[in-house]
Amino acid sequence: MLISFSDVIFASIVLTILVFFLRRRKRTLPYPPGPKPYPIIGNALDLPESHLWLKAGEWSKTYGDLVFLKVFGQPMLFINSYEVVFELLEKRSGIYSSRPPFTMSKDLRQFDWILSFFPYGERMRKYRAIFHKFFQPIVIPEYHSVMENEVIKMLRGLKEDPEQYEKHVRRFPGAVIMKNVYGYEVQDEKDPYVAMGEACISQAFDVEDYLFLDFFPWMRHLPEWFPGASFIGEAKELRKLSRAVQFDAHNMTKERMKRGDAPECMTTVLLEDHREKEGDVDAEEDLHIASASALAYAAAVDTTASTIMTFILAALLDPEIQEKGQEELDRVLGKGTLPTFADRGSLPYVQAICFEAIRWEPIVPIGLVHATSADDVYNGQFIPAGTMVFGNAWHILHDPVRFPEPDKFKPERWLGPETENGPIPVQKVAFGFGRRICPGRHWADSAVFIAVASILASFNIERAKDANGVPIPPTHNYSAKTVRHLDPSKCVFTPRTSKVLDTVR
Ligand code: HEM
Repeated sequence: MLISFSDVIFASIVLTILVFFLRRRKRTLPYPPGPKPYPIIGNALDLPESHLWLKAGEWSKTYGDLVFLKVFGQPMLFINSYEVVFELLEKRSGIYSSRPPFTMSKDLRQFDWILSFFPYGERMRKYRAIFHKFFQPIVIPEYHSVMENEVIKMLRGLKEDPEQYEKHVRRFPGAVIMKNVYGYEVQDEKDPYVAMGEACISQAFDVEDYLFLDFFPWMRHLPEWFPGASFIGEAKELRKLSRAVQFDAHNMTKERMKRGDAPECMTTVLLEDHREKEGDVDAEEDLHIASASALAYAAAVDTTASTIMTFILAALLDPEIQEKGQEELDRVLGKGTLPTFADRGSLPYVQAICFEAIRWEPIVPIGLVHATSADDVYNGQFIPAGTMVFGNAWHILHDPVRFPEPDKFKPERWLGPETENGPIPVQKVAFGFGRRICPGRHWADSAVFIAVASILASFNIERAKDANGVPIPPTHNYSAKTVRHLDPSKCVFTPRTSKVLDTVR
């Protein structure tokens, strides 16, 4: 039977009317509750200048687990409980796994090669598959020996130059990941590649301050001289950094491959695998390999180092934490013996310190914003396509029911038997959710463990004293960014035994 042109027109009209009514019916459902919007600007005045996670937590007292805002027409959803995060970001991850436009980071600063900013789709899946290949749990033990070696260099730095402890802590994940990804040996704590990786993360993920560009994307076309548009010129400056992070170390590894002295690493394996299968690596594939590798090194340094810094802060605030950790290490290994990954299962208290460091001051407190790729209905409430979705990790990890006295650093909370209302594993919250969960979490988990266990085994961490001999209070000051940074404190690292001194010499 032939279908006539008029049949097609008729069917299209019927379909359009049907879709219109279906969407209208959905739209008659209410949005989730939230502060009352004003005409045109919506909830623009409700958004805080910083610490979005604290404000979202405050809203939850009035509006509940789901809080909905509209800012200049842009829907925003804040999720404040694990149960709802699980229901939406995990179980309905087919809808909740895209990203907003990230106009500043992607279009203006040109960090458009960073997987974290990709919308849900083919390219995202390709890059996540690369990450899975190199950072899934069964692969991580291959990196353990590099971690154990590099941690000794960190301990040496802490012994010789304790005042600059932050540098030595930051060098550690930088050195491990540079070896894993590029086969490159980081020389000292001033290594230019590590510095670039850190700068990349702090600039690329400076997301919250520029959300307004996602509300008004046309603003990216403003001329630099336009009043208030200096961000356009500043963004252009950062494009050089973006390209350098993406390609410098990658090209260095390729040069070494040509010379025949490149150690096996993520970059060499990816390039050689592709050559074997396809015969050659074209420019497009080279770009994918460079981009995935560069993000691995940029994403690992700051996040992991800041978590280790958090542990040091906790040890300074409460000496009992390190005493208990050291008691366990001395009992299991003998005083002055450095731990290895083989000891991990016998060190539950040290492991609990690591979990608590990740929970107490989450480094990415409100995750990286997701976006819905289709309309959805939850509990009779309408959540439109294109909504920015924030999983409030900070609030979930400070729920006083699951984490009594949530502001206290209490490793013991991880040692009790599992109960229905007990702590939710940090791995399920602090590293994001669903199909966008952090693919580097197993690597980070290992790096944090070996660093914390080795520092505890080697040093007593104490507050430095001022000129009058009075201990200086630690600095409990985190930057209020998407990826947070902790300022260093004035402290001293005193070696616990001469045996440790011998090991790190
Ligand atoms: C303590 C250390 C770390 C923390 C707290 C952390 C946290 C996070 C969070 C919260 C996200 C956003 C997830 C979401 O959108 O739901 C994320 C994404 C990501 N992380 Fe991590 N991360 C850490 C270490 C690492 C490491 C070591 C790597 C690489 C080896 C890495 C690579 C990535 C990548 C590639 C993404 C983007 C995933 C995507 O958008 O699909 N992270 N991380």
